[in-house]
Amino acid sequence: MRIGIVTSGLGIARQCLRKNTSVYRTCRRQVTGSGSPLDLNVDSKTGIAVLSMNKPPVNSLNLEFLTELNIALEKVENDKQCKGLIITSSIPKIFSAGLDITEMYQPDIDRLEEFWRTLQDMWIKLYGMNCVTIAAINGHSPAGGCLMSMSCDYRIMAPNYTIGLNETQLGIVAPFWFADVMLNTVGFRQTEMALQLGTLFKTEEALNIGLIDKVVPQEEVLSAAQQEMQRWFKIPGFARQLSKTELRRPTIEKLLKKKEEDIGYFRDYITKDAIQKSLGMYLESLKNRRK
Ligand SMILES: CCCCCCCCCCCCC/C=C/C(=O)SCCNC(=O)CCNC(=O)[C@H](O)C(C)(C)COP(=O)(O)OP(=O)(O)OC[C@H]1O[C@@H](n2cnc3c(N)ncnc32)[C@H](O)[C@@H]1OP(=O)(O)O
Repeated sequence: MRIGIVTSGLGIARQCLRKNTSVYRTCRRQVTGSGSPLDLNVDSKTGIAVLSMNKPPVNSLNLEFLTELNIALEKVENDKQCKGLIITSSIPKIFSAGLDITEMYQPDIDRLEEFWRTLQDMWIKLYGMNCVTIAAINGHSPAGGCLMSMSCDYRIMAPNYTIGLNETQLGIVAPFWFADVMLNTVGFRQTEMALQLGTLFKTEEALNIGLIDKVVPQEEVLSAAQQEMQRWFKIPGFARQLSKTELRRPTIEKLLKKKEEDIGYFRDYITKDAIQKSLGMYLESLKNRRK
């Protein structure tokens, strides 16, 4: 049922994509509806789109949210006026808590597979975006949140938060394509340590290892991203795009070749009793944190 809604959403998105930017806002309303978990604003003067995640309490990535992200990314990529995309959060102190763990705990198998496919699609789109992408990381950014950040071209983060691929702390393994993106970002040594230890880096530590590119005060994260965008806009677009594509294509193609296999690995792995037990305990620990 929920997947049916998703499909109709994509249909609307395709209609929107055929239209020009003057009806863009109408399209946005149609696709996301009121109370949408995503706010997409395109400034036609600057050519910058700001995509703000607003799914309380923690912007966790479930099937529906990932689908909306896919639609938004597709809209931005197909909007000729849009030269840059900033991804940020409207939730105080949280960029994204990563994948919604409830999607993986005691799952319905069809939905689990659809969830993973939609995540793969979101990542393939984001990592391969032609326009400039900047993550304005104004809160914690573990696991899937870190993947989204690393998939952008540049990362600006506010102090006193954490970012990293902490999967092993949940008793699970980061998939090869998460690891590849980290490898491409911070190199082998940092990746092999961080992945095994499930390290969540504090903002300053993340800057030191090159996981993020800049630290600015919380209230300046978005304006710093807008400013940084201008530096990227000065470079001839085609040359910049081609440089990015050449560097990122092998990583994207690696997953494209193994998409279905990867879904199978994920399904078989996540449904193992031991993994279910770990996820259950982790969910419980999250709920007990505030007690
Ligand atoms: C042959 C070998 C093959 C191998 C094949 C491998 C295949 C692949 C395997 C699987 C790979 C999976 C990859 C997973 C990626 C992920 O992203 S997993 C998610 C990781 N995320 C986290 O660990 C973050 C957990 N959350 C937090 O640390 C904190 O919530 C926060 C983000 C720092 C915010 O803190 P705070 O503001 O204090 O809020 P809380 O009170 O903690 O949370 C509010 C409610 O939200 C719930 N919640 C938090 N995070 C999640 C989440 N990720 N998913 C679902 N729900 C979440 C939390 O439980 C609270 O709920 P309530 O108590 O009901 O209010």
